[in-house]
Amino acid sequence: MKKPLENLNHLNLQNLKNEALHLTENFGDNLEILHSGKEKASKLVGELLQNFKNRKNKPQTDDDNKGLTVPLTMTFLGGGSFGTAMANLASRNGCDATLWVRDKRTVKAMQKTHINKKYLPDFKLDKRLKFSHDLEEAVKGKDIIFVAIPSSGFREILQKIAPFITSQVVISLTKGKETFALMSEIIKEELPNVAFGVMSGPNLAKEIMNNMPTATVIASESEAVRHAVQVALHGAFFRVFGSDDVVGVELGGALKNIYAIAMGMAGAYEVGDNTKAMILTRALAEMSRFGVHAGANPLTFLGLSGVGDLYATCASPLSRNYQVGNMLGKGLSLEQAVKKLGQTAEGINTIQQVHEKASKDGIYMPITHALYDIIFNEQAPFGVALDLMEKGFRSDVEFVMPHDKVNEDLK
Ligand SMILES: NC(=O)C1=CN([C@@H]2O[C@H](COP(=O)(O)OP(=O)(O)OC[C@H]3O[C@@H](n4cnc5c(N)ncnc54)[C@H](OP(=O)(O)O)[C@@H]3O)[C@@H](O)[C@H]2O)C=CC1
Ligand SMILES: O=C(CO)COP(=O)(O)O
Repeated sequence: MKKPLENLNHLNLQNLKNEALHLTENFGDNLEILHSGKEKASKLVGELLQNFKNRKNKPQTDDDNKGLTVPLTMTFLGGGSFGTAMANLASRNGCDATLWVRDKRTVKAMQKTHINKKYLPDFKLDKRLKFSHDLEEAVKGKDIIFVAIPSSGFREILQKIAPFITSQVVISLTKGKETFALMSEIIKEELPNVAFGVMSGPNLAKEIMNNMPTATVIASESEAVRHAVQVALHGAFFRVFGSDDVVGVELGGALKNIYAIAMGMAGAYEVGDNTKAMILTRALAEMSRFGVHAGANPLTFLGLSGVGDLYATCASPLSRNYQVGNMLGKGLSLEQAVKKLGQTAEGINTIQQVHEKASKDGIYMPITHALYDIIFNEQAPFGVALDLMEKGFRSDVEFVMPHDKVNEDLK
């Protein structure tokens, strides 16, 4: 049987080469402008130009491939905006990438047009990217399986792929929560023998498709898994950082959706920048508090999967969670907002899960409870916001000074 990730050490060259070809073909002139005279131009861009500038417009020959071994093989489950964006990135990086989509007609259309008409209609996908609706064919014998299915269908898809899993690594790209379970916990329950990881960060799909630089975090207890994902996805526009705090990274991605809804709502009420900063910072306090309760390291929330993703999602009208919050703030009902969005907004479900868990375990999550009251108990936002402001004296960063130390001498 093939060992997992056996061709990993050979991929860097393949990866670099394909990235460089793509860059020089599509952005050659801009890269040269960026490179020339700019000390800050990245080392990678410099190396790529050095190695490949003479190859511009030169067709690939068999000689070019000498000494290179087969690329990593991988499948992305879920043909929404994120699964498509990540599959496209991997394919551009030279990986043998397949996008699995449940709808046969969509697959046929994508094979023909290389466009994901429903979720990313404005983008032509890499011509080497493969498409499949056959789960067995898509999963069998691959090195890595990335799962970009919304949390509501996550367990079900793992159950479906279980018969085809041998030595594949499984990576969750999903930023949500099932009832009382994180995606990593579902992987452990459904596929107890696989090596796995979770990936999360400020990764708005449309920005990635537009080659706007960003970064993400791959979290796994396995160094080989972290390295494999870095090799597969790391490129000139997408840096992949590593972490071994799986729970912390995963919770950063799931919890920030709650606060993106809050910020969308705040945007509808045209609150000031001080207010936005306060919401964002207290959101981070809630996230890290909830994370620590679940066994995460609070410092993880200072990283890309914490404050990075929180900022991106709370500040961007591209975020579907922000959009839902904004529509709610403008007076639409939840049903109307979700229908109008027509895509996944994980935060709605996450608010309910976290509200329930925090109430049960006594975790102080005032913003989450406030949102729950507004959305599910139909309480007036203004009154709820006033209540939030009257929560009494508390410590700013409880990991520096615990809350029970506030005004301790006066007690
Ligand atoms: N979009 C983004 O910018 C980012 C999203 N994420 C996360 O990635 C996950 C997926 O989001 P995203 O791609 O944006 O979602 P979308 O709403 O864009 O698409 C969801 C996709 O999943 C498919 N799907 C839904 N349920 C099932 C199921 N039970 N079985 C098989 N396929 C299913 C849908 O198929 P169909 O069209 O047939 O309904 C669709 O292809 C979410 O957890 C999200 O939080 C993470 C980072 C960035
Ligand atoms: O997670 C995301 C960006 O990192 C995408 O957020 P939305 O699901 O709110 O669009």
